[in-house]
Amino acid sequence: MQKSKYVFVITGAAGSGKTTVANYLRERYHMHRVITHTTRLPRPGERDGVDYHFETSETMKKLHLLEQVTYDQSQYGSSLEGLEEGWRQGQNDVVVLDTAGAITYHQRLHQQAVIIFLTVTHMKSLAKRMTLRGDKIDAVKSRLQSKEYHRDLMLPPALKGVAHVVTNDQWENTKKQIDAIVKQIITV
Ligand SMILES: Nc1nc2c(ncn2[C@@H]2O[C@H](COP(=O)(O)OP(=O)(O)O)[C@@H](O)[C@H]2O)c(=O)[nH]1
Ligand SMILES: Nc1ncnc2c1ncn2[C@@H]1O[C@H](COP(=O)(O)OP(=O)(O)O)[C@@H](O)[C@H]1O
Repeated sequence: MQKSKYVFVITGAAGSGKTTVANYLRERYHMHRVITHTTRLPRPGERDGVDYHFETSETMKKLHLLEQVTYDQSQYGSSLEGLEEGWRQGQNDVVVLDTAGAITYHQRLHQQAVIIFLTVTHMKSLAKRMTLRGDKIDAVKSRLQSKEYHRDLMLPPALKGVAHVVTNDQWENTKKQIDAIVKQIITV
């Protein structure tokens, strides 16, 4: 029986498939999805408490966060309470973070944080996927112009040899790569 629980950290550029992989881990492996906090406005179809806890700059300041970042002019942060909620229920957690957050999780939680860095072969497909997802044109433009988007296209040096790198071109193939990582970590 597996004793300690893990947090699977899904990171990578906007549109690389982080949310898709997190939802797969939740559904296929019954992982607990950690809902993080943000000051950005909800996208069409996003729901408070499901996709994010949507905050104002004022409410964001009152939270006790494990880590916090600025990404494309909005604040994002995750709490230890969010992680413990899953672990208390005996579940492994899954959380979607930018690469700065993934580095912090690695530094603070060591092997307990399983980092998966997503990439695609053709970077142009990222903007296409964001548009197909229904993001407004201005939102896509803002993402593409942000320094964080460009930073997260590449695996950061601090995660070299640490993160599992998965190329998310073909979803069926991605699932196989994710299954192999989970199998390697989790012994039932
Ligand atoms: N460090 C950190 N990053 C987060 C957190 N929540 C979300 N993110 C990241 O913030 C970035 C922007 O997220 P989002 O606005 O949903 O845009 P998307 O990447 O286009 O889906 C993504 O890289 C997310 O993984 C958090 O609590 N901490
Ligand atoms: N392998 C794939 N091939 C084609 N589209 C994909 C693939 N993986 C994810 N998508 C789609 O791309 C869009 C962006 O994925 P998403 O998971 O929201 O990315 P992120 O959370 O990294 O911004 C979504 O519409 C999703 O359904």
